[in-house]
This record gives sequence, C-alpha cells and structure tokens, in this order.
Amino acid sequence: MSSQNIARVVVDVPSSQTNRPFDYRIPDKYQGIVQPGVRVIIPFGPRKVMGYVVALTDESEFDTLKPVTDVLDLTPILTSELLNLGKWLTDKTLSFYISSFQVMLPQVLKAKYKKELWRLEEEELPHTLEQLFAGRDVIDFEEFEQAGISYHQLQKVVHDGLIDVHYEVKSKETKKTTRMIQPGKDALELEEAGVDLPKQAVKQKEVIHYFIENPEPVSQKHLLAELKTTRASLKPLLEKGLLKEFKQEVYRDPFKNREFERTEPFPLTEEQQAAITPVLKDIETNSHEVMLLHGVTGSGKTEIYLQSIQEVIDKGEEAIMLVPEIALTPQMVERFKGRFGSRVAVMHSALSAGEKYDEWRKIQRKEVQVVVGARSAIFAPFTNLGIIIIDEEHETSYKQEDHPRYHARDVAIYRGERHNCPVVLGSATPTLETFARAKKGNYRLLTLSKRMNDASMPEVELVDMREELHAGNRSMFSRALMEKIQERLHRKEQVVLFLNRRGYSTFVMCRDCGYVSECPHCDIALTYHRKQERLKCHYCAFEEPLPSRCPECESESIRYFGTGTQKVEENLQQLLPEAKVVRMDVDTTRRKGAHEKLLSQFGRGEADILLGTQMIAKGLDFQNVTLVGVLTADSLLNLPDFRSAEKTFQLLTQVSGRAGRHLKPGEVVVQTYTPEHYSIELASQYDYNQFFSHEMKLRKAFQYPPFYYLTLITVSHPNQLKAQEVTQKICKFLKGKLSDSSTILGPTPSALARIKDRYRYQCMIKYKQEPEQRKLLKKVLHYYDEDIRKNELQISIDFQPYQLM
Ligand SMILES: Nc1ncnc2c1ncn2[C@@H]1O[C@H](COP(=O)(O)OP(=O)(O)OP(=O)(O)O)[C@@H](O)[C@H]1O
Ligand SMILES: [Zn+2]
Ligand SMILES: [Zn+2]
Repeated sequence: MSSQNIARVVVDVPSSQTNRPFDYRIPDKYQGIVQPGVRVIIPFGPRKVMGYVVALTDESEFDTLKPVTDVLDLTPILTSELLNLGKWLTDKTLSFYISSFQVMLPQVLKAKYKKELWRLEEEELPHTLEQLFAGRDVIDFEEFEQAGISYHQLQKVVHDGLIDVHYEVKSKETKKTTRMIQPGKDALELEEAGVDLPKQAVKQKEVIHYFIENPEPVSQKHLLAELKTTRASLKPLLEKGLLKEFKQEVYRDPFKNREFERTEPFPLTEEQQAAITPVLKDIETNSHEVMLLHGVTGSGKTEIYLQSIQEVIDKGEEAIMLVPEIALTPQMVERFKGRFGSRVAVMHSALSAGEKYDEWRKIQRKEVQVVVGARSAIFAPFTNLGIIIIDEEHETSYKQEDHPRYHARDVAIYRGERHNCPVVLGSATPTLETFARAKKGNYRLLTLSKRMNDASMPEVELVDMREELHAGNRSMFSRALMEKIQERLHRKEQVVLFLNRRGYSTFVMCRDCGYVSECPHCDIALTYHRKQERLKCHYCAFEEPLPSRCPECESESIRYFGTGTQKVEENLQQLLPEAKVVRMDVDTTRRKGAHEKLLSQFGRGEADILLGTQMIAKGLDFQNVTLVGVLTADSLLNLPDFRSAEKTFQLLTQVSGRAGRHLKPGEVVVQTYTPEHYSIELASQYDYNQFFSHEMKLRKAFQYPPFYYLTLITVSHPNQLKAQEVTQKICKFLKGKLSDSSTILGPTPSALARIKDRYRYQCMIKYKQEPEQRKLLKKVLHYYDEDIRKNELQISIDFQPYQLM
C-alpha cells in the first residue's frame, strides 16, 4: 500500500491569495482517517483554521510540511463528485473554493458546535471505549481525545453503527434519542416465559403478550402509554433477556405528528403518457438529456414528476426534486410524502439548523431516496442519481445572489451529465433562455397543453384602473372585482386576492412638498411598519419613528402611501364586513408553522378570501377557489430590469392558474393601469408562444439574453469618487481586451446607488463569445485584492445576472 501521507487542504480563509489547496502532513494517528471530503483543523500562519481535504498525495513541492492538527469528520461529508463540483463552481462563478464547499453543506457543519459521541446500541464496545463511556450514553468528544484512544478504533465502531459522532449546535432543543424496546426471544419462548410468571405479575404478562402480537421494536414511551404501565414492569423482563432495549436517534422531523394519506398514481392521460415516455426511457437506459416540460397550470406536471421518481426509486436510484422556496407548501410536501412516505427528505429554509442537518444526514446515510427542496437541495449528497427535476424552472430564486453566484439549473445539468440521468425542467412559463433552447432542439420539448378534468383556463377580465378613477371610484377595488367577490360570498365559494407587492412596501410622503422619507445610508425610501409606527430600511438596519411633521416644510400632511396587504385587508373588511379574510405575507408568516396553519385554515373553508403576496402565487390547489383577483398587475413592469415584462407575464399566468382547477369553472380579474401592455394582454389570453416571439424580438433588438450573454460587475466603496474611479478603470481595461463584438456599458451608478453607506457603480458586458473573460476578470480581482481584503472595496461579478439593481 502506498502511503499517501500528505493532505491537500482548502483553508477557510477566503482571499484570492489563499484560494488554492495547501499541503499538510498527516500524522500517523490520523492515517486512514484523513481522506478526501473530511474537514480538518490545520495551522495557518499564527492561527488554527478549518479546511476541507480535497485530495491525498505522497509528494509535495515543499520539504517541510506542518501536520494536520485535528480531524473533524470520521466519514467524508463531501463525496468525490461534490469535491469536483466545488472546483467547477469555483471556476464558473469566480468565487473562492471555500465558499463553493460551504454552500453545499448544512449550516450546522459550518457553525460553532460541540462535538459529542453518542452510543447508539447497547452492544458491547471494545474495552477502552466501554471504559470511556462508563455507563453513559453521551460523552464529549474532548474526553475521547484526552483519553488517547486511537481514531481507528473509533472509526470502526462508528462504521459498525455502534457510536455516532454528533454535532450539538448551540441553542438547541429537546432530546434526540428515544429508548426502544423489542422482544429478546421468539414468540414461542415468550409464551412459555409468560406462563412461568407469577400470577400477580399482570402487567408483565401484558407486556409479553404485547410483544407476541407485535414483534417490531417500539418506543418505550409509546409502549408504556399503550399498556398504561411503568418502567417497573419492563425491568424484570429486560433483566431476564426476554426484552431488549436500545436507543434510536429521533430526527427532528418537522412533519412529525402529521399523517400523510397514502396516494396512488393516477392512470395518466394520453398527453401525460406522451410526455412521460421519453423521461422513463432515459431513466431506463441511464441516459442524460435535458428536457423542458412545458405544461399549462393544472395540466398534471406534478403527477409526471411523481411517476418518474417512482421509476427511479424502483430502480434503486435517487431523485432530486427542486421547487421554489415559496412553493414548498405543506400541500406540495404532502403530495411527495403521500406517495413516497419516509423515503423523502424535505429541505427548506423554514427548518431550524438542526432539522436541516437531520434531513441532510438522512440523505448522506442513504435512508432516503428522494429529496424535495429549495435551491440548495441540488447539492444533496446522493451518489446514484436517477433524475433531477426542477419545477417552476423560471423562478429567479434558483439563482443564488451571493457567493458562489450559481444557478441551480446549471448545477443540475452538471450533475445529470455525471450521473447519466435526465434533467427535467418544468414550467407553464419557461424562461426565454430555456424555451429558446428547447425550440432549437438543445433540450427536448415535452408539452402538456390541456388542463386536467377538461377544466378550461379561467376567463381573464382586464380592468383599466384609470377608467375606474374617471368614474369616481377611488378605492383599490374595481367595481367588477367587488361584484364578483360578492357573488362568491353568496355562493360560498372562495376567492384568492393577489397583491404584487410586499405587505410592508409602503413609503411615507409629504402631500404638500413631495418629500419622501429615505434611509440616510442607502438610496431608498424607508418603509412604514404599522405595528411599531416606525420607518425602516430594507437594506441596513436603520429605523426611526414615523414623523408627525414633514422635516422639509413642516406640513402635517405627511403620511404613508402605497398599498400594503394590511391596508388592503382593512379596506376589504370595511367594504365586506361579513367576509372572513386570511392574510398571508411576510408579517403573518414569520412564525414557524404559520404558513401551513393559514393555508390549511383556508383549505378547510374557514375563510372566504385568501389575500397575499408572491407567496400565494404558486403551488396552491384548492377545489373551491373560483375567483382570483390581481390588485396591481403593473408593479413589476416599472422595475429597471430587462426581464420585467417576462416576470409580469409569468406571475400573472401563475396567479391565474390558481382558479378553477377542479370542477367549478374559474374567473380572473386583473386590475391594471396599462391593460395595453403586451405582457398583460398576452397573459390574459394565456398565449405563451405569442409572448415568446414578441419578447424575443425585443431582446434581439436590445442585445439581451438569450441572444447575448451578460456579465454584471458591481463595484462599491464608501467613497463615491473611488467607486466610480475603480469602475472606470475596470471598464477601460476590459474595453482594451475583450473582442469588438462585445459591448461594455459603464461605468454607471447602480439602480440602487447607495447601500449601507457604500456607493455602487456598475459595468455591464454584453457578449456572444468571450473565452478569455474569466481570466481577465480574475486579473481584475487579483489587482484589487489588497483593497478588497481591507473591506473598503467590494467587487462583485455576476455571470448571467438575474438581479440588475
Ligand atoms: N392522470 C390524472 N388523472 C386524474 N387527475 C390527475 C391526473 N394527473 C394529475 N391530476 C390532478 O390534477 C390536478 C392538477 O395536476 P398538477 O397539480 O399535477 O398540475 P401541475 O401542472 O403541476 O399544476 P401547477 O403547475 O399549476 O401547479 C391535481 O389535483 C392532480 O392531482
Ligand atoms: Zn413637506
Ligand atoms: Zn438603509
């Protein structure tokens, strides 16, 4: 055996100088323990830092190497595939290695924690370890280290499942193991032992009887409750070996205490059958292919996902199913849990750090075969992927807006290629980029053009709010919408009202002089928070009390503007006092579980109207909803973003899709100040194809994606002049080096020109092909490394940006 006693380690020091692996010597006691994918502690300069082992080697260009100080994992937490993916991400997004690894792991593995050893089974441990535990179930890892017992011994028992290395996150809840009881003898022997028991041992007999009937392990708590007895009646049976006990880890399952009704696959419609066939074929033949499942809302896309995943599970392979964070509703989770039960892990941001870690570990330990989750679930450490599905592929939340700036779709395709499995992108309103690729034949296009149950797409009525104003209606509800809501109230049907804006998006303005309260550190209006009567900034933590007089002109007519969900709710209650309204926005869903509670209230028919923001636009499927109202269709249109029309079209289509999904036909009312805008008009006609060709012409004319690629460079500095200067220099440098066919725009102040007292300038590159681009930009980052490290200057580079402000 060649001894590879050098570890190549990526250290947790994010800077461009340290952005490469460093070599460390592996001390003998860690031989075989230090392997690619584990975390280690190493000396780095005067400090000790954490790092990831990316490779082992037996030679280094340096003669004297410092030794690895400590090993944090006994089994790798990054697979070799993920290590490679990390490298790819780093190159692709120009981020640091360390950030690429960190992004793939649950928070717990990055945070400060206490390491413990947990005894999982009663089974005898090797003598030294038995002595160390001395009858306890949990010990601090430090104790193990001080005892000087070899790591190999520990690694072996961990591997055999007798002991687990546990990361105890600070600020954590309840206990996580449960005592399990199971029979220690077979039924016949139990029967005999029962007969031998003294007459008065009634409870013991009951226990024995219980296990003759139910030989499966059961938690002690459950057993005692069921038999209405105490531990005292178990003890003698345990001592005689008639029963055995062991500890089992309980996961902090966020969906515990919830029964999931088992669901069966539907017989597919002809259209569904045609769409799923190529997917199943790829699964069967282990072929990689990217497919776009373009299906109108309510056409049964999810059923196709479910049946494809079933096929993958039956083959013994694994599946990743991505859904946008806001669509990760209990309803959605239920559909997956209902079909696949405990074989599903769920990952979303509402989970606590501990819960996220638990879900991740189920994947790592191969206890589940499916993960349903938001963006970061794309890094699930599966090793045998059979399919990757991205639902609502047009959602911008699939792009991470922080280091590393990756798009989950790109990672999905990377992983799909390596695992030889299909990648399915699903949407009713695919991004222009994706649809264009499908049309060109780069992706395979699968189409669902009809809704289930022969339901038709709901009729959309556009209401011109300017005319309402002329007619003397100053309310935020048009007459048409009001009338239709009242109709629903009479018929006991339900209404979804959508406000394309967050609840707190109201600002304060003086009616006399036009003064708007702005954040003194960021160039944006402060938003009014009604409960606390305060003005707050979204970007920094700045807040101040609501002014009673205008600071400019002393006028008292300074008040808040804009329609937040709270205000709509109040208005609605005034106009329709009999209606029961459920409001869903960031304020009402902040508490854990609140989201689920509000939705199920509405689902049970306990409210007539569901009023909400973006978060109700997706995934909801309620039988009794026959009317959807959109209060302000235009608010997205006015953003400084070349995708604003596309986003408006997508959102309107999604929202409309919530109505009439079942037997009762649905109706949609869209209120707008610009009914003639093509995105609004075409969304009302559900004409994706027409929208696509119209929008493509504009994109071509203005040199935007998918005809051109974009790179956005944003420079920020506390000193405005400096920020501008640096951006200027970068633009000039790039203009001299990039090809003539590329356009370099800038320097220009960003749409958000100042955040947290930092001035922001940007430079935009539009290009068709720039193979040298990354190299050049790396040079730029390197050049400014010193200033960046001092944290004065920030340069962010975003390839294929989704956020342009
Ligand atoms: N083959 C089928 N037979 C009967 N019912 C079906 C079938 N396929 C799907 N459904 C039902 O039709 C409804 C709509 O399907 P589904 O939610 O899968 O559509 P979708 O395209 O994913 O919708 P959206 O994108 O709007 O969320 C669901 O209630 C689903 O259970
Ligand atoms: Zn004023
Ligand atoms: Zn601010």
